Amino acid sequence: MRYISTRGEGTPLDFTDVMLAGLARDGGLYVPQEWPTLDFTAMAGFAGRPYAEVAVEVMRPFVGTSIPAADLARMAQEAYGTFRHPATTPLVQLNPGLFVLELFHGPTLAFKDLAMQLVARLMDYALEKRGERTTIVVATSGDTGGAAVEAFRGRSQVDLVVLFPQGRISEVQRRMMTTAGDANVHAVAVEGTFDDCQALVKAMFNHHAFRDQVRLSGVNSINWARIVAQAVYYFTAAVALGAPHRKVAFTVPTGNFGDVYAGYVASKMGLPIDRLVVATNVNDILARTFATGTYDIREVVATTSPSMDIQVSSNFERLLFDAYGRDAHAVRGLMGSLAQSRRFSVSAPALKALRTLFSAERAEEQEVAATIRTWMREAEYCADPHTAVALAVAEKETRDPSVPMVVLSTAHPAKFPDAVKAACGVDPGLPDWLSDLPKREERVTVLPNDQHQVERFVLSASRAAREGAAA
Ligand SMILES: Cc1ncc(COP(=O)(O)O)c(C=O)c1O
Ligand SMILES: N[C@@H](CCOP(=O)(O)O)C(=O)O
Repeated sequence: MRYISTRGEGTPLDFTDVMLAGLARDGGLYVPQEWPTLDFTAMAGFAGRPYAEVAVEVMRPFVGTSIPAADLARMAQEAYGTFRHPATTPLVQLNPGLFVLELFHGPTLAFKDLAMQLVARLMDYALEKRGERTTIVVATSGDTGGAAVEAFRGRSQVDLVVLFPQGRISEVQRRMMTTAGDANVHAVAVEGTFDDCQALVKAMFNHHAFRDQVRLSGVNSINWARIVAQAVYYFTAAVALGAPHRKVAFTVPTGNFGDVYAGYVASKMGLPIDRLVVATNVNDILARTFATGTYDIREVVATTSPSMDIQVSSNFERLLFDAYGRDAHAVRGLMGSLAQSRRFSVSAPALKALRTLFSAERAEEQEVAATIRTWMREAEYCADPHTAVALAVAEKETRDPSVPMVVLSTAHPAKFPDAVKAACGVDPGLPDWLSDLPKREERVTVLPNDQHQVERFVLSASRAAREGAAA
């Protein structure tokens, strides 16, 4: 399997190369040259199998010969062995047609652990084999950063710098990034928004001299390995509900468009997905785009679901690439317009193509709080605010009663105790193994939203750069 950039430049690369590269050198995102498919019998055979085994089956066509199957299987076993639920991603039924897929049973209580625990092992393995080290810079609106810190802390081949927006994440999220104490992990509070942090990461990737000097890599969902690892739970959930013999729909709380795009990947592989519903909070750029065809950046608003306080949804570019018939020239035009005027218009045929599988809707803040309250009262189910955005949107969807709707639950409510308590009066305590988190010592550097200053910091944190200079 080879991968190409959505912007069309460069030669096709294999899985390990794109995993270590993160973002393509032309600024585009990597996608597979063609879509592999799983046949009906293979998918039906996932029923009842351990999560780690299904992960290997789903990922193998993408990994190709890049990593031997036995090594992939061993790393998947180790990665999902860190989860605290025997089913890894359990499904909870809320009413006859509505299910919640709990993706928060990993070490940092968010869906990011599902990909990050595996990707960290795959990257360390590949780097060790090549005798290389890398500097990972990650932008986070709260959860990716914590998951990356937990997955990469103490790893020998990697230095990790996490950029988060100062004052715009929950205390639990911040502490998960600032209290690791490992020498290879660096938490940076940027005076700006998540979009500023993500723009800094992309600017560093596009500054090729710097990129090469620190051997830059990324583990945001711009990294293809993240996406393919996230496609797995669409299969386990759908098969548990009767796929491939029947269709299943998903509602996905969305920000950077990685998670819902992973659902698209599952659908391209043959999983019978009826609909993918994009659920946004009031930062609704995607809901507006699906409604009007215009992608138009506005000021980001702070909400009770801070991890989705995003305007620039990176992975939408991957979807546009397919919607435009894999026309890299068209994608370059759209992204050029975004960079220049903060907006672009999706052509009528491309919009029509997007709407065949996707729909999108936003949830107001009061709807999110009311949804938390309602499910607590009616089912004693405590949803975090991100999950509640999706539950609120799923309620608004016109649904075929014969198709189960699965709402992705992307975080444990204990990561957002203030919002949950304000909505329903319940204080969702941290699990025992994290009960000392509020007392751990924090280590954080505050930096302005300035590429030059952030690059200087990354350079000083990067052993790859120091070793390169010494050689
Ligand atoms: C808890 C939570 N829910 C939803 C999302 C949105 O996911 P994505 O960015 O993949 O669209 C995020 C951030 O990624 C998150 O942390
Ligand atoms: N909500 C995310 C934002 C970054 O998303 P990613 O999936 O692209 O890493 C976060 O929690 O950081």
